[in-house]
Amino acid sequence: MSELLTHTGTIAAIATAVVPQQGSVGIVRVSGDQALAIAQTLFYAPGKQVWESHRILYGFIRQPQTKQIIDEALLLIMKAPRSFTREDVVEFHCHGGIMAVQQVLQLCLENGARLAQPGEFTLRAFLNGRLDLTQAESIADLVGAKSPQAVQTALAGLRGKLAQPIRNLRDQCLDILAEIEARIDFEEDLPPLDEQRIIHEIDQISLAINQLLATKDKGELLRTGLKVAIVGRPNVGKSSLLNAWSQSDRAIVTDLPGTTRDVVESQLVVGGIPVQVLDTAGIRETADQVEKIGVERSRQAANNADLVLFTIDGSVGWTDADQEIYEQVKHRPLILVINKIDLISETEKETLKSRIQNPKSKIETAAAKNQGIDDLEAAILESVEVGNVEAANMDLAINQRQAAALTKAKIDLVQVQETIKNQLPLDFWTIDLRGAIYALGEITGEEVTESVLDRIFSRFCIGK
Ligand SMILES: Nc1nc2c(c(=O)[nH]1)N(C=O)[C@@H](CNc1ccc(C(=O)N[C@@H](CCC(=O)O)C(=O)O)cc1)CN2
Ligand SMILES: Nc1nc2c(ncn2[C@@H]2O[C@H](COP(=O)(O)OP(=O)(O)OP(=O)(O)O)[C@@H](O)[C@H]2O)c(=O)[nH]1
Ligand SMILES: [Mg+2]
Repeated sequence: MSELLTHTGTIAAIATAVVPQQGSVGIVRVSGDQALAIAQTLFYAPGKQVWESHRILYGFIRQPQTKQIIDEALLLIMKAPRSFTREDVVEFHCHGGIMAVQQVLQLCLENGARLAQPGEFTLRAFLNGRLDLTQAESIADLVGAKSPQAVQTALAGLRGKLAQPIRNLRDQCLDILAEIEARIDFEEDLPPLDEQRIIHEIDQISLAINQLLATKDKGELLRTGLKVAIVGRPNVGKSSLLNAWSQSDRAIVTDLPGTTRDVVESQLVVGGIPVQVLDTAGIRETADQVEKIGVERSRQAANNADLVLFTIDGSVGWTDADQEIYEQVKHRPLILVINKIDLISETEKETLKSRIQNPKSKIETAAAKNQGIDDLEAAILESVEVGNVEAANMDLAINQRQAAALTKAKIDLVQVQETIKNQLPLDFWTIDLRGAIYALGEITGEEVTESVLDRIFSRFCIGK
């Protein structure tokens, strides 16, 4: 059995972010049959407040032996099954910062709860039938979403937009299986199977599977986003480009070559896609120890990025140093950014552009004047070949785990059709059909193994 599955009892965790910045409110969440008892031990609600489900009580959290007040707080009670986990849940809504929530969590742990593992609240919601696996995965996507479109897709998943079609496909397979099994059990009493119809029905199911599979690339892009590295010689305007693009003063800009020493990151959204932009140190031979390390990091950034913005200074032209850097990055997906075009003529631009073959992967900017950013974003969307996800209907987007299971189901279904066409005995038809049914059931969690659960829920943060 899985570590997670063997664990029972009442769990507690800080449900809000625990970061150096202070939130104004911090929540400690407790779930399990001891939740109400723990609340009664720790929470003092003055006056005539009623301890009922779906009410908020006002009061004080106290150390139960000394009665020392730990925080002034609100207590939310949600009795089973009307809670996120379908168990008894209580939430202490404390003052923000880390001290109050940490002390309150500690008191919960001393009075009957144990610390929840990552994803354990959501795991319980799944085990108690409140969510299926695609919905649980959508919760993780929702929490990690880095663009409004990613949020919309995750919310659609949370509302069952993915679970529904998968369940339907599985049901259709189960119907076919029932038909076949009836023939195996009561062969004499039933008319023979219409093989052509079954082959056709399986075709339809495979078609639907293909449509779902086609949403994977966009889904992955929405979830993980793009990593884009701005790379080039010193002083070409890389940091200026980051600043113009992010409409900030994120990176230091000076007219001195070698200004940027470390990788500077900024998180943006381009056409609905989360984009992490990395401004890097200008690449050159240098004796400076610090700059040397920075240059090495630039090379790493270029190699790890999904897309390289190879930036040159249009007013200087294509130098030997540019050529040298180009040789290092040209095997990567790349856009040539000709910067400082405010300083050069049209003919000079054309000469520079002729250095790169693909017409879609070169753009002109004047970063210091905030010019060319729209073209840059259009070129990026073009390069990822999905276009604008803002405009597309992103309700449905499967992830890698779901894609793997769908692919398995598809292969099994092709095999069923082969078996039918080859006139093999009915028993053989059911073998691969059951395989497809199992694979589809794995997506929603109707069929579930400990390793799948571990993989899904261990990715959550503690408290979720
Ligand atoms: N304070 C707080 N805010 C939160 C959560 C939480 O747990 N606590 N959530 C946690 O992720 C999210 C809200 N999601 C929730 C989903 C279902 C239920 C719930 O109690 N569901 C019951 C039905 C409730 C009823 O009928 O009144 C159920 O479906 O059985 C609660 C929160 C976001 N905000
Ligand atoms: N005229 C003009 N000047 C620019 C443009 N972009 C940047 N500059 C100037 O070029 C100089 C260098 O800009 P940076 O953005 O610091 O260049 P960098 O590529 O980050 O340089 P390093 O960090 O040293 O690698 C600054 O003086 C900028 O103001 C532009 O589009 N037009
Ligand atoms: Mg710089």
